[in-house]
Amino acid sequence: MGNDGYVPLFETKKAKGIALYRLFAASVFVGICFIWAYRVSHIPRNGEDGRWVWIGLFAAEVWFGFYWLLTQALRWNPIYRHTFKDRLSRRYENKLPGVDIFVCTADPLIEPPMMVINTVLSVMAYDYPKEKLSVYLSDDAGSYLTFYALLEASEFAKHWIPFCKKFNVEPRSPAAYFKSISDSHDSNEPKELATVKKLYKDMENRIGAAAKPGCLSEEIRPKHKGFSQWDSYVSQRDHDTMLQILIDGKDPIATDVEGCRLPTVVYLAREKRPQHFHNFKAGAMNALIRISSKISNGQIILNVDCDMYSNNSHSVRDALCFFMDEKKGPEIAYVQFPQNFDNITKNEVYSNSMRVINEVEFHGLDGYGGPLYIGTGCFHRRDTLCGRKFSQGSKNEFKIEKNAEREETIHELEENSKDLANCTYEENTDWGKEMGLKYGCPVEDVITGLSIQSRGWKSVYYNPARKAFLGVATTTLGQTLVQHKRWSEGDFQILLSKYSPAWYAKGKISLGLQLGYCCYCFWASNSLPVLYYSIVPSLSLLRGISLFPQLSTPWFIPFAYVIFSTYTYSLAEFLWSGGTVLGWWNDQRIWLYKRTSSYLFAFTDTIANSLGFSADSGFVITAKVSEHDVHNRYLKEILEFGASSPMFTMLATSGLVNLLCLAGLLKKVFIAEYQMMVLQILLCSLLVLINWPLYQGLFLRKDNGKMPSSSAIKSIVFALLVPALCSCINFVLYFFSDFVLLCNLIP
Ligand SMILES: O=c1ccn([C@@H]2O[C@H](COP(=O)(O)OP(=O)(O)O[C@H]3O[C@H](CO)[C@@H](O)[C@H](O)[C@H]3O)[C@@H](O)[C@H]2O)c(=O)[nH]1
Ligand SMILES: [Mn+2]
Repeated sequence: MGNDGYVPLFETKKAKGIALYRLFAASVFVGICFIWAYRVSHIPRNGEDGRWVWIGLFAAEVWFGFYWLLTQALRWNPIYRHTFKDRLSRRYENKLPGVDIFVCTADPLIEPPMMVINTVLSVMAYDYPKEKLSVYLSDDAGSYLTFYALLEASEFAKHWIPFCKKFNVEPRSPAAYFKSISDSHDSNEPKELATVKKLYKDMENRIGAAAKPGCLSEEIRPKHKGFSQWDSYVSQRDHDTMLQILIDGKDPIATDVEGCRLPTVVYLAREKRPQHFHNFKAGAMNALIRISSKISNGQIILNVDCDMYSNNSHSVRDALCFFMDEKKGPEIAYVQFPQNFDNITKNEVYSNSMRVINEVEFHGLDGYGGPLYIGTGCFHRRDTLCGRKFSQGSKNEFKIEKNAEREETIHELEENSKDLANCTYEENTDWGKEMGLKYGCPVEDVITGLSIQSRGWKSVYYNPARKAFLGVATTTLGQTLVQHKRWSEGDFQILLSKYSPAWYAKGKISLGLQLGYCCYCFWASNSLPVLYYSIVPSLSLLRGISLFPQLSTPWFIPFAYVIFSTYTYSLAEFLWSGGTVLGWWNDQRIWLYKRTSSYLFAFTDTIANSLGFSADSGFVITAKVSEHDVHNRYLKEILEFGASSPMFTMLATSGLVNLLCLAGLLKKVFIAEYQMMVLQILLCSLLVLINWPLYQGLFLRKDNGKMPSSSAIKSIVFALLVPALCSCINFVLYFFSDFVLLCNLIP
């Protein structure tokens, strides 16, 4: 307690051992400088073998050094948070603010309604006064099936919520909970559990049956008047606004089976017309912000993706500990929880757990003013999301929601609110620009968060031991690469946009945070140097051009030190974040693959776009379910190639080039000069080693997940062409430098 009697609702701790880390980082930097010095002082002279290759390598190394420096911002000053929920209860239990929860879904085939309602049920069952909780489901597909599932869920909730309360259930997604207890065969299973399980099963069967074609008209239509809204429905892309309040939390007779109040539940499918662009998730979120302001107007907004169920029933209270803290609360705009997943395999073959980002990097960002907004698992103040600027000295004003009677009937309220979700509503307004989520960027969340922070607000990263949200991670290589293409492209666009963290944010957020943002915004630009580094030294090896210092010279030391120390550190960091050694090795592979395909395509597309060659990539929704055999291979951690893709061709070509180079080298290895090129041989061998599963996919596997033959053939042809092409380029360069030489000789 401070002198003024202030007892905080949360505390912030600095990481231990940070001085040691900084010392280590400084030593690595010295090593990097020596590498640069070596490159500059040893450039082959004009006309000498490998001059251009050398200069290219130097450029790549300058980039790596620069990027490494950037990533130090994420590690320099990490902090950790802890909340005091008991204090919150004691002080504010009767004054807690209204919380509106937004769940977004976009396609009933990719995002099955059962999964969506499990997420909805998990957030309906939060340990929070139900009359202050409202859950909104935005359905961008406008699917009657999703609506029907939500209708069923709001009935099932009447049993599920009291059950959760009585038995302190965790997690509160029914599917996840039943799965978690299915392993423990408890003979004294309470009879309530059996009942609620049966209710769930029955509901699942009914929803399954409703998916059959023609069902809307006959069987389920009479169940709710809301289905009449589908009479004018044309397609996913062409329909009226459909809005239905399924449970009105203000209605005193809307209670569960124990007679306790229920949270408000609302279904929304905003209007869609082919001639109006719908702005993907950002458009959905903005419609939700407006609709909810009419219905419940909670001061805090939580948004989750439809696959991100709540895994911790106390998260709302955790978030409020930050917002409601008397001293530091007023400057906090949003509280971001990490994005965790419940389908990660032991050695995460697609490196899809985002381990290091969650456990290391975001804590680092938090130390400099707060994490990025990553689009899910994030609590916002409603007014900052709507564009309010931060003003020094403002106090927390959480209105206590009075249970005022509504003047309109529910039906009137629905009809009067629908306009807010129409296509034309935003015309000539600030929505999508200064209000709500920003439009026009594949990672609308990151750019929105950045602009909030640039208006003076702080954000908080909270990573409790019991994970707050669990979602579905990608389960094939293709999905992973496509998702990362969207992310890296979006982040790169932000870098080049008006809101660039490099200039727009200057002076508005701390330098550390600016650099932190840049780490992600520069993802895409890593592609060229990595591609260069993963091909050119191997090709040069084949031609006998030495590019690294020999073992016997002192210049070898900085190379060895930087390589050894950074990789050891990265392994340690990965293990410390809870990963396995094999997981780290897989992470290195995906690191390489993302850079030489996703990031490369994101980079070229963004550049093409900004030059006016439109290559609009849209939003490819990430799959949340997979076929049986694909899923089995995922569980066995076998790389899934499947459908052909230019990204695979790219990866296979680069993998094959290395294989060819290594094979070519083996023939010559007894020649003494090659034995000097230790580092180059090491690089090439490591590349071949890490590509092993790719070669298997190309040549050895027979299952459906192997490399598709079209990608395989293309990559083999390209791989054979690359060395030939290089010889041509080399010839031209020789010719060019001889020509320059000649010109210099002529007086
Ligand atoms: O037109 C659209 C497209 C998507 N979504 C929803 O947006 C969410 C995220 O889409 P998903 O396909 O799961 O993408 P991910 O790559 O998993 O999403 C990550 O990256 C996105 C930005 O690219 C963020 O918005 C997400 O919160 C973040 O989880 C899902 O709930 C979708 O239903 C919509 O509501 N409307
Ligand atoms: Mn997702």
